[in-house]
Amino acid sequence: MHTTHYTLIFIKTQNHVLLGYKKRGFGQQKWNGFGGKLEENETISEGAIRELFEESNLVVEKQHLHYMGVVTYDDDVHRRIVYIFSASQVEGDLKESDEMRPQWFEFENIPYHNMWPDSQFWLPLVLNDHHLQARFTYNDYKIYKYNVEQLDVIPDLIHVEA
Ligand SMILES: Nc1nc2c([nH]c(=O)n2[C@H]2C[C@H](O)[C@@H](COP(=O)(O)OP(=O)(O)OP(=O)(O)O)O2)c(=O)[nH]1
Repeated sequence: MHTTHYTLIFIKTQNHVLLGYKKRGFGQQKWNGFGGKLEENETISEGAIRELFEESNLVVEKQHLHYMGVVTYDDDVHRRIVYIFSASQVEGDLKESDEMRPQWFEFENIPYHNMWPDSQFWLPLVLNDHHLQARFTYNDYKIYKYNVEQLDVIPDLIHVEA
């Protein structure tokens, strides 16, 4: 099976989260965190920082990046491994990009109906600062089976990259 690695970051305050409306490409017309494919010459954290900047113009420093866990998506031919981050301290001016239109949402008003259908099962954990590990199998754009686990310990990435 072909495997691709992605990053996905959620910028948050105590009760608001920044999402982007994807204007083109994969997942278009959906709200999601900021992220994309990992490039060959970068670490996972570097990829998360780069994608956030490219899509929102915000800058997050590595020490303010929290690695929250991993979500794996399988379909018939493809495995996508998505490394999930959160951050509360960012710099720079938020800007719309060619790819994403950013908007802040209250935790109470997250547009789950207009996001990837798996988000509702694990994004609440991230917003509440819980670490997680999840796996979804998609069939014809619908969730066929899934498992979401809250982790009590910080998962491994930080140690690998330290
Ligand atoms: N919630 C959720 N997020 C997903 C799913 N699949 C998936 O790729 N993502 C995330 C991971 C990435 O952050 C983002 C997709 O990245 P992308 O295709 O825009 O990557 P990219 O910016 O490198 O793309 P490109 O330049 O090659 O067009 O969406 C999913 O099923 N659910």
